[in-house]
Parts: sequence; structure tokens; C-alpha cells
Amino acid sequence: MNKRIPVIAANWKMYKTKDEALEFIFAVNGNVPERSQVESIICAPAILLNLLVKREGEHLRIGAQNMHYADEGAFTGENSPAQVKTAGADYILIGHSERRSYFGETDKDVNLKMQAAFKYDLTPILCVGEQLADRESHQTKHVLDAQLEKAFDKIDASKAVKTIIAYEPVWAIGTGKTATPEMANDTIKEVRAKVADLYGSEIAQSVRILYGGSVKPNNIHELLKESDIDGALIGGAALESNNFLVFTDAASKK
Ligand SMILES: O=C[C@H](O)COP(=O)(O)O
Repeated sequence: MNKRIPVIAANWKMYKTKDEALEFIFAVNGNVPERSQVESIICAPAILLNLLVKREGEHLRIGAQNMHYADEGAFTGENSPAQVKTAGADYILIGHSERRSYFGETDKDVNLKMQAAFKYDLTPILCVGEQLADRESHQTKHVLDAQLEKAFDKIDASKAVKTIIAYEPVWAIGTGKTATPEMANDTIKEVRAKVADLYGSEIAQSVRILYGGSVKPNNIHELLKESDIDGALIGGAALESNNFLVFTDAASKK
């Protein structure tokens, strides 16, 4: 089995003006580890993509947070996969819980976006996660299995292996409540087992699976010590350039 290269992905959500984005990128560019050690990614608002891509440097990469699945069309306010790709993004967040809950994104939409991502050579960062009520009623595995099955429908193994999966328990996003490293690792093992179910164990062992939900500079090290946590998808704490470098440095030591 090849070593899984760790991934640190910042999700800026709807934060940062143009000047703030530039300040961040100048601070981190040149300071992130080599890409052979860590994939360092900023998932930025669509309107900032091109600005950041032009300054991404050798080891930093830019991703988008959302796109439509259609090639083109009358969808006011949306961005097409080709627009995201030609803006220079390499990654696309798909199925973030905020898209699912605030914008009504369904598992079917998630699957169509997965297919579109591969069609346009964008690496999907597929987000899955359970609600607090699911965990309390011991439905976590059931919920995650269903999200994964639907997301990977019609995606063949050669593509599935390139997907980065982010496990984000919804109750831990922006709440300050982190899953314990053991809990996150156990659940990520279940996610990996589901990928093995769908595509076999070799692919499951190659797929990178991240943890997301209140990751901070003071818990990243513990999380990354776990066997199956291959990195993190980070919101709030990754808005600070210093923190982002703490995260990428921690991942380089995994
Ligand atoms: O995409 C990132 C997640 O929603 C986690 O956000 P957070 O680190 O602010 O909890």
C-alpha cells in the first residue's frame, strides 16, 4: 500500500474580502510543506478563485466550495464545473453539511456533482456526516453508509480512488465540540469499510479521509496521531494564516 499523503483543506466559507484573501495567501505561500508531504488546499468563495490561483505558488492549491452539476444553463447565480475549472481550481467541496441543510442539497445533487467533478477533472472533497440525533440514536453508520452509497453511484473505481472524503459530524461544525480523536478515528474506519464494500480494500486503503469539525491548533496533533485520519477540513480556525501553517506543519509530521 502506498502511503496516503495527508491533506489540509481550509474551507473559508463566506469569509474574506479580496484584500484579506491576498494578505492570507502572501503569508502562507512559500511556507507550506512540499506537495509530496502534504496537500495544502484553500477552498475559497468562487469570486476569489482566480485571484488566488494566480498567486498559489508551488505547493498551495485552490479549491471551490460549490458548483452546479450542469455543463451550462440558465441558472442565475450559479457557477458551472467548467467555470470553476477554468478559473484554475483543482478541488471542489461537494455535499458540505451547510449546502445540504441551508440550500436543500440532496444526495442526488451530491452524486451529480461528483460525476461533474470527474468530467471536468476536479478532485472532489466529498463531505459526509451525521446529525447529533443520528449519533444519539446509534444511526451514525447507517446515515454515513447511505450518504456514501448515493454519492458514489455510477462512479467507477479509477475515479473513486481520487476522491478525498471529509467526515464532518454536523454537531461538531463551528460549535467548539470536537469528536474525540478516538471517536473520529473509529467513525472514519467505518467510512473506510464502506468504501471497501463498494470498491474493495485496496482502494479503501488508498482513499484519503479527513476529519472536520472544530479542528484547532490545539487539537490537530492529537487528531493526526490516529491511524485512519489522513488530514483535516477546517473552517473557522483556518481563517488565520498562522493557524493554517500550524495545521500544514502538523500534517507534514504524520
Ligand atoms: O468545512 C469545514 C467544517 O464545516 C468545519 O468548520 P469548523 O472548523 O469551523 O468547525
